[in-house]
Amino acid sequence: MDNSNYSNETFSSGKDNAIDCRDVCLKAKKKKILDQVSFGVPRGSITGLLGPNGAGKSSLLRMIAGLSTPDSGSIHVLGEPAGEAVLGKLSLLPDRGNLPGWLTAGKWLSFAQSLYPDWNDTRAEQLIVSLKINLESRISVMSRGEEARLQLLTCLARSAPLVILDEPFTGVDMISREQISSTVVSELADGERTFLIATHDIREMELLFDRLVLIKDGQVQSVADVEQLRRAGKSVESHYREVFA
Ligand SMILES: Nc1ncnc2c1ncn2[C@@H]1O[C@H](COP(=O)(O)OP(=O)(O)OP(=O)(O)O)[C@@H](O)[C@H]1O
Repeated sequence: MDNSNYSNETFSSGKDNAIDCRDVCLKAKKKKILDQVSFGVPRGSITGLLGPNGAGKSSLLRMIAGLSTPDSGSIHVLGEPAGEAVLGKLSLLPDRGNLPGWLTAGKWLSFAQSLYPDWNDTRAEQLIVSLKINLESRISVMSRGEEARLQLLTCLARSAPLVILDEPFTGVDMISREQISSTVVSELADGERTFLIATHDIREMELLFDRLVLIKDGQVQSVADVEQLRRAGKSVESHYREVFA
């Protein structure tokens, strides 16, 4: 297990971090969901939040996005405490989102455009093509993968400096996943925006991540720099297996 970055980087460079979690604890029904979770996500990075089912990834992302609060510990997002003040600066793809089923994709996107001040029309047009969105389709009759692509578009068409994606590939077929990961996300990763992505699709994201946070049973198991892993002859997948096998 490579914890070499954990003790130093994660705690010392707060102002360079888009996200700072310190000693975050969360319980639900007396069960510990997150236990003393501390890590930093450097600005401009594409950080993967990886771990087995039930590790606590979605619970953590919801708190970073300000949708729930920790029982103890602190979370800072872009220099401010997580919560209302930073809602407009982050774009979240939730693990279980509900889009209004009675709308067509086109009507939904018009609504989203009016909802989000940072909506980028040009990028939305490009994403409609690359994600193959049928604007005439009613959301209620979309397949899981079609709805997932529309949700992803809604998230990526915004210019928010922090993008949080919780399982962006759920229900998305293999070719679409590869397209999404290799073109869309890498296009947007201009070094200015920060991505935090929870996913089980490690192979598709292998080349995109520059940082990893590995979590299991509510505890951080490893924080690693992908370049350092590669220099040590490891891949994201091999590191994951090493930590969790
Ligand atoms: N409101 C809640 N009440 C009780 N238990 C909860 C609640 N929310 C989450 N949990 C539990 O907390 C644990 C972590 O859940 P979470 O959804 O954060 O994990 P995850 O890493 O995102 O999992 P997956 O990869 O399967 O999506 C799970 O055991 C889940 O059952």
